[in-house]
Amino acid sequence: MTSPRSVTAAGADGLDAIRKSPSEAVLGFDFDGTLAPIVDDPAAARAHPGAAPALARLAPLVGALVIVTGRPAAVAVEYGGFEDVEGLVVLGQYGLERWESGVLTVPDPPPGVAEARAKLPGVLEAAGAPPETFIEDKGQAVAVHTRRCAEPQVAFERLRSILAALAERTGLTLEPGRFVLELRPPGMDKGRALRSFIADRGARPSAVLFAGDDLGDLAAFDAVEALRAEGVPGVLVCSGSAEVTALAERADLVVDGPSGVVEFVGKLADSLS
Ligand SMILES: O=P(O)(O)OC[C@H]1O[C@H](O[C@H]2O[C@H](CO)[C@@H](O)[C@H](O)[C@H]2O)[C@H](O)[C@@H](O)[C@@H]1O
Repeated sequence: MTSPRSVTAAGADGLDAIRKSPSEAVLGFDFDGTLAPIVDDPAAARAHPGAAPALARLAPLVGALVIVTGRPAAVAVEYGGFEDVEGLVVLGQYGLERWESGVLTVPDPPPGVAEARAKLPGVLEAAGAPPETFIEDKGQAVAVHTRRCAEPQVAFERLRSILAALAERTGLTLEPGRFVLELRPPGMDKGRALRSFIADRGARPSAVLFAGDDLGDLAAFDAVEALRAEGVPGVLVCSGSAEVTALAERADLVVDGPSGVVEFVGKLADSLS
């Protein structure tokens, strides 16, 4: 297990509670940047090779194991190699989609997504977006990536308010991430997804853990902290990176990117076996 010196007191309590009653604990993980290393091309992202085996070891030892991701659920399952991880649930598109035991539930996207999709190329051109800017169409959402631009942060900042205005005009919400600006349906986020997943299970968890790396994961951190305030021990794990520091500032422990997360999961599984 990660050195106790680097774990906050609340995090140590949460880890103790998981070890005491693992079969009632709920453990959640983000995908990109947490289980999968960040790469330039979103379609080339794949989970760390140790991720699926480590999750497969952990799943039967805990009450619930859930991935909460901005990716479409089926994409996360494919890119993660998670098809055979028994008991794993994947909540995609910030909680709008659900995959469990090979069954995928996907709602119809709101009309604003089609409108944003149609308008985006013109909006990007009018904004003078660099040619390396590209659109990822996720069905329920459209994401504009600037990672491949010569100055990704400059391009990101230039587009941010313009895409916020487009989101407002189309009834969507703007979700900023690691050199990505997503226009997605409002009303759901990773915190609501996690809370609703826990509520649907019916039983109060013995403990809850969430591991993430990006701004979209802060809502899940909020949910864990709200549960703590209700008396449920919680653990906030940050998959550390130089690109985002907001999670490290709030986390109980910071590990070294996806390889650190995989090592953490493996050691947690060891301690529960
Ligand atoms: O909630 P997540 O699982 O973290 O997904 C968030 C977004 O991740 C993806 O973009 C990020 O990863 C890409 C691949 O490493 C990288 O190129 C990009 O810069 C990152 O922002 C994904 O493409 C989005 O659809 C997800 O919503």
